[in-house]
Amino acid sequence: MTTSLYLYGSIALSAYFIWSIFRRFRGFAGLQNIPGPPCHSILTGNMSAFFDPDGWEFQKELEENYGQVVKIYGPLGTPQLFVFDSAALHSILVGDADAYEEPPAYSSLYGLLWGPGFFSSVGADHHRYRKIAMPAFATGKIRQMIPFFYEVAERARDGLMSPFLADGRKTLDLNNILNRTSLEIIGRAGIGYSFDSMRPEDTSEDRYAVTLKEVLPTVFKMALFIPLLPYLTKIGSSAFRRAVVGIIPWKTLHTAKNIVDDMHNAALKLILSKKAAVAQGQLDTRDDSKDIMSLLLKGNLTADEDMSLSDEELVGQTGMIISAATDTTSSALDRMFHILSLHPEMQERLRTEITESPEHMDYEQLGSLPYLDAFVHEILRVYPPVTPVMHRETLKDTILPLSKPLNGVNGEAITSIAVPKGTTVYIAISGANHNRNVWGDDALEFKPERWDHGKASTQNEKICGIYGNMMTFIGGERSCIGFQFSLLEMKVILSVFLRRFKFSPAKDGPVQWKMPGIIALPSVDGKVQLPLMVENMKE
Ligand code: HEM
Repeated sequence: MTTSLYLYGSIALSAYFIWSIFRRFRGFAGLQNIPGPPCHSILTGNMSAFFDPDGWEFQKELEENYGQVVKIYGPLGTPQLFVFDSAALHSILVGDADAYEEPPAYSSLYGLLWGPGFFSSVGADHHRYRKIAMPAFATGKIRQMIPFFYEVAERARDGLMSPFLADGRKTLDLNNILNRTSLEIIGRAGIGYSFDSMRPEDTSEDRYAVTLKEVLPTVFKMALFIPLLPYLTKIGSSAFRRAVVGIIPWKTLHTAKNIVDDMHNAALKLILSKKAAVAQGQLDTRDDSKDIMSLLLKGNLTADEDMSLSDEELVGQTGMIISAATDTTSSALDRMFHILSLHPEMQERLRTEITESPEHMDYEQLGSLPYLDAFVHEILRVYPPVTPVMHRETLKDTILPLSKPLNGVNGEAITSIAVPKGTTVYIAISGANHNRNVWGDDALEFKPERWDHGKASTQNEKICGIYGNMMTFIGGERSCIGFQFSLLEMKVILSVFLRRFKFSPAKDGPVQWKMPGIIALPSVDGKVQLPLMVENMKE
């Protein structure tokens, strides 16, 4: 009797499983006519090549060989779309944005790591987070943060670089220096906190800073389980799940739990002390009242009850803002100094422009240096730091419009694509930034000269990106809220460092760019680093 129950149960489960797969694939049949590379593996599709840390070639193949929408294969050969057609991107991010959402696996992951906030929310909640935070990121507020940027950049110059250049020149790891500088800037200007990351030796004992560095490496060790998170996080209560995690004999899982607890406690402590200061009216008179979190807290106090954020939500926002700000900006800065070290003529032109300008510039002055502005634009266009995993999932069947017909596999022109519910859609940031239909035939060339007052001379098609007609900070309701902060921060660091130091390639090398996760990073001999020869021009 028991055996038959097991047998019937297994047959029913298998039938359900096969039916689910069949139903899924029948839904995706309409995508078969979209051109793309062959499926590399029945189990992993094209995912190994797509997410390979050296996957640049595969991405380039997708950008160059098929069309502006490319079909690739996900796990178990499920069709997915890699999109850089400008009309299609507009539809995904703006026009038909309600039909697309952050995949549940990633919102669950971010929710577990940081709590409720931008990256773990969708729909009305996400809209609420954005509405409360927006005023703190307004141009008028960000321009007041420029003195913080100078203060930290100069401390990096005097603490992390000059002391090592007593003999005039030395090889320094710019990745380490720029990462610590970005962290301290978001600490000071973002949350009014010092991570203590400006000491000459990397001896920061700050628990918050140490924990932040451990987050992504720990998560990537558990990457295989990310797709299961939406299901696992629904089992029992949070206390029950924590108890289960406690008894599972897996060190990485325990490390992850400790990291999450440490980040949560540090952010909560900060929020509570700031809330107390705001309530006592102290914060307005203190210098750090200009930081994003203080502004957000003050906005929160006056917000309608249904809009205001709870302490847990403020904790979530804090972690997410720090993590969104640090590695992205330092990756872009890494790329800038690497490119400048390889192109002395660009470096010299930039230095001349900077040294002819005031040592401390305000918002208008920083925006008025034409070559600095053009260089920053072109780096962010050609080498976007976040790539290639910006993705969305369709919440319902929908139609993707195209700006230019695609040649279907059957040879017929495709003018729009019927995309079934549950399809993974990649926003191909670099594909859009390198698209010849937008940037002209020299799209792949690094040419700061193409920019004039924030406009590129060769473009003839519009992209819905929030900045410079590019996709680097994407566009629409989930676009980067901190792009102005980041642009000013980068310009200040470039001007402080270039005024004093000269950068050239080090003997160690060559520097290779990898994509170990969401963000591009420089690496030498398999280690994340950017060794550059730095010369102190003042000595
Ligand atoms: C070069 C530097 C940066 C790049 C390339 C960048 C890029 C991006 C991208 C592509 C997104 C969209 C993520 C998604 O849709 O899942 C995003 C979102 C976000 N970024 Fe940035 N970012 C940068 C710097 C910053 C800085 C400095 C801050 C804060 C001070 C920041 C705060 C955020 C936040 C809070 C979001 C979430 C917005 C939302 O969901 O509504 N970012 N960023």
